[in-house]
Amino acid sequence: MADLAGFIRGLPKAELHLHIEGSLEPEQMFEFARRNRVDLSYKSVEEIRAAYEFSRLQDFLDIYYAGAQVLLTEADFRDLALAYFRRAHADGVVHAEIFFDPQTHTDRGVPFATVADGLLAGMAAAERDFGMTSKLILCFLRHLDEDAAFATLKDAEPYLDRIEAVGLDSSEVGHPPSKFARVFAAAAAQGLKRVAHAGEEGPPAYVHEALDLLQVDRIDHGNRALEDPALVERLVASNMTLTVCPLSNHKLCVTPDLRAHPLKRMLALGLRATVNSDDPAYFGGYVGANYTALIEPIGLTRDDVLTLARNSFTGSFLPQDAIDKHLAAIDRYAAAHA
Ligand code: HPA
Ligand SMILES: [Zn+2]
Repeated sequence: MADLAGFIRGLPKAELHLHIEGSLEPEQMFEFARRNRVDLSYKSVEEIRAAYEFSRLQDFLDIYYAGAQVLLTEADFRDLALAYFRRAHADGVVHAEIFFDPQTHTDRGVPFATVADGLLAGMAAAERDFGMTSKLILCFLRHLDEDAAFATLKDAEPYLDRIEAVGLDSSEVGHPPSKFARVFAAAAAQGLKRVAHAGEEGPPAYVHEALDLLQVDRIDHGNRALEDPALVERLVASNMTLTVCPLSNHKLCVTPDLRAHPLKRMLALGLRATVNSDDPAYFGGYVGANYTALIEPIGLTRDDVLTLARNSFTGSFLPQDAIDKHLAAIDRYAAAHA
């Protein structure tokens, strides 16, 4: 098991489900609060970590949006992104497609450009310093209304050449994909790819809606799709990528016991599942930890790990020649560590 953890760490991987605001570590939260003179209700890093006990998605979201209030300047967003890339690089991530939630910031008076310019600067620094490639995915907050999503898409117009896709996150139940069908169609017309959180807490019907009404290129989470055999068949037949997040599932009680985690079942069904960290600062681990957390509970094997890493590139938005290059690097790594 220790050997497999080492194998995982060195294995080239992509991360496809990472909320950059969810990589804000408590130490950084204090640092940004200090330099921006923002009052934190927490007195210590320990007190913050102790608050990270969640029994459902909304418990987490309330704390996650409060934490994001320390992010104010372009330098904050650059430093946040660069710190994530440094940790991901140490975990063998060579490519990351990162979510950001502009409305969490614009609704506090932080301009869209401050957020986007900072994140893009962090992405450029990661390419320069670590050779990592990355793409940006703009997420709409689904608890807000369609008009707010359209206003955010409008804010993004000057950046559309540097934004790969739109996504959909925040409180799932009660906010079905259908609410955003028109704004996703507008994003598609502007050349953006589409992803959506679906089937994390919401029913399989939301996954159907994401496919039918949002025309998504990937499903984020998708766990509850397993309740609907016809949906599973559809996802397999269309080679749909699922961005699964084991430690998130555990911490948010989607899968309270990791021994019941569906990842191996997903692979056995032929689903293109990937492993990702979601909000690593809140859920207890970066992408490597999300792989290793499943070794013992569900008997994740070296072959499973190789399949998951291959899926992470096949399911990415990289051009085919780059995907082929990364798949060849995985083959070389596997041969060298046979
Ligand atoms: O796991 C998540 N689900 C929904 N919204 C989110 N925003 C950050 N993380 C999440
Ligand atoms: Zn997520």
